[in-house]
Amino acid sequence: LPPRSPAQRLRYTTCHYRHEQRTTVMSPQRDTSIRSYFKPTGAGDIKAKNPVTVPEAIPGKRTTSGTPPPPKKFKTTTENKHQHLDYTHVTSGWLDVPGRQDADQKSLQLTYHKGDMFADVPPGTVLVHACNTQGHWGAGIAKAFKQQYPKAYTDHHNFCAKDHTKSNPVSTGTTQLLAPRDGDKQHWIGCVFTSAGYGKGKDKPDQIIRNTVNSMQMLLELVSQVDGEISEIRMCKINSGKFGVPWEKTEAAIHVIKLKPEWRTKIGVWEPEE
Ligand SMILES: Nc1ncnc2c1ncn2[C@@H]1O[C@H](COP(=O)(O)OP(=O)(O)OC[C@H]2O[C@H](OP(=O)(O)O)[C@H](O)[C@@H]2O)[C@@H](O)[C@H]1O
Repeated sequence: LPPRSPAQRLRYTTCHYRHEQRTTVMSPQRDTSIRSYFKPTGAGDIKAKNPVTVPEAIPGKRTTSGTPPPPKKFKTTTENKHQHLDYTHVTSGWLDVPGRQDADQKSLQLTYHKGDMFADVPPGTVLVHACNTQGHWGAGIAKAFKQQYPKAYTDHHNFCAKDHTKSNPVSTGTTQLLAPRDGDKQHWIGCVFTSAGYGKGKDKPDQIIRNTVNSMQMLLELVSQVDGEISEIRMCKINSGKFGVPWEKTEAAIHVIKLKPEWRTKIGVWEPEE
């Protein structure tokens, strides 16, 4: 019922104001540049599996200035919201664009950054590194991935060494896109399989380059399937360390890739400070 007396009107206005304020104060925490990042596609399902806990304001508690206390941070449970993606998630003919004109197709824009790839990673970032198909993240930046994302590593290893075998290995030139599994970080990991072996058994540089082109295309295709969840793509100078291929060769090969309209157009390349 609409408020009738002045006292009722005042109470109504105050409650309404508090409600409005609570809503508007809390939402900006998620309303960042990656606006659609947490937006569930099937709200019902996501809500059932991943309840979002919105803290209640403590009644009557106010700061000395008379303003309501700042809201607590959102606590979300988003683990296992997405499945990992790999070569089985692309359809046949996924690279064909009907009637495409190569001249119209853009190339990837690489932006360069100095520093640690793992520093200040925004939620929804895809972190990309080159992998062998044996499922070992045993050295170089892969070892750092293993330390920082142990659950992702376990799933990657199982994919390479249990779902596949030595006689039926994962194919090079493909990609595994690992969905977030480690804590609240919400970081995806792009594993581009640019070499079958590692150490002394790594593939020859030309083969690694050919695999890189194919893997990067699959990475972009898989990312496009979860695009609303992704804020940015970061990669290290893949292949240039343990795999021994000069970055300039990989860079040139990546530039040759023609982008499909639904693919991301930018990737940040990170290299450590000297
Ligand atoms: N925090 C950081 N931020 C940004 N950039 C960072 C960084 N830390 C290192 N880098 C740079 O990251 C580039 C790649 O260098 P990496 O040697 O790691 O990788 P890669 O792509 O040549 O080779 C892959 C195989 O190497 C492995 O070891 P194994 O073969 O098993 O022995 C794996 O398991 C794979 O299979 C180099 O430019 C490093 O300066």
